[in-house]
Amino acid sequence: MATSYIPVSENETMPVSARIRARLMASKERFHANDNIAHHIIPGELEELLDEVSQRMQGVLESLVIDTSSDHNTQDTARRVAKMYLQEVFGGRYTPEPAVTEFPNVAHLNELMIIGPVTVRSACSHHFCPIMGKVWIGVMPNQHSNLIGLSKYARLAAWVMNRPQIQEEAVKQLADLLQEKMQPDGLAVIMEAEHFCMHWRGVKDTDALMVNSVMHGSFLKDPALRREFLSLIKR
Ligand SMILES: Nc1nc2c(ncn2[C@@H]2O[C@H](COP(=O)(O)OP(=O)(O)OP(=O)(O)O)[C@@H](O)[C@H]2O)c(=O)[nH]1
Repeated sequence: MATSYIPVSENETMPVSARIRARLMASKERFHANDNIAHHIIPGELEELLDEVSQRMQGVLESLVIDTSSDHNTQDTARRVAKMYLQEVFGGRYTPEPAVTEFPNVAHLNELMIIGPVTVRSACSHHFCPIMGKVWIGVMPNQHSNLIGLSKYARLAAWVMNRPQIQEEAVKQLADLLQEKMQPDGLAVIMEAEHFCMHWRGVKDTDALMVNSVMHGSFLKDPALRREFLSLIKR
């Protein structure tokens, strides 16, 4: 949903990022790295943002003292990186939530469903290094829960993960989104991932993984359900 007003503090001469930021600030909305800001972007502005990020990225390459005019390998790097951030790896900040068809639970299913492993890719907010991992989702529906198509778990996970993230917050965001959509009795999300900020740089530990989970409702209250879920996922 695009915003229908232009705040007084915003004008055409401002860079597009400043205009979007002015709208976010006027609406007192958070715009952290892992927040979605699509509803404050007016049609056409993403193209303008691509030009702006390309220019700024070109400045970064120049500050890194790379001769992008004679180095054939880096001539288009600034635009490639800008495109990669805005349209791919951080696309979950700038695009609206994917359409998710919801079906009523006509058969009143109330048995454990498990989806996974769903492959997820993200990047850490601290160094913008890749996070590569897997997610498992457990759902305990009730007769009032909405059911969603299988592929939609992966689409929603990608939408949340395609932002600069920390794993703990990414899992919570995904769990909250699924909880809101499905209103199940219980919901469990487990993520296991490797962090390239630890592999490629820094401590250069090649084996460490991070595993974390969020449990809601019956997964919290019922140890037998939690055990069943944990025993059925093949990590
Ligand atoms: N809790 C958490 N930490 C993360 C995640 N991804 C990366 N990190 C860590 O974030 C920390 C950032 O630490 P800083 O001390 O600010 O940065 P740094 O000096 O580059 O630290 P080193 O990585 O130890 O070299 C590092 O310890 C990363 O391993 C994540 O998803 N969750």
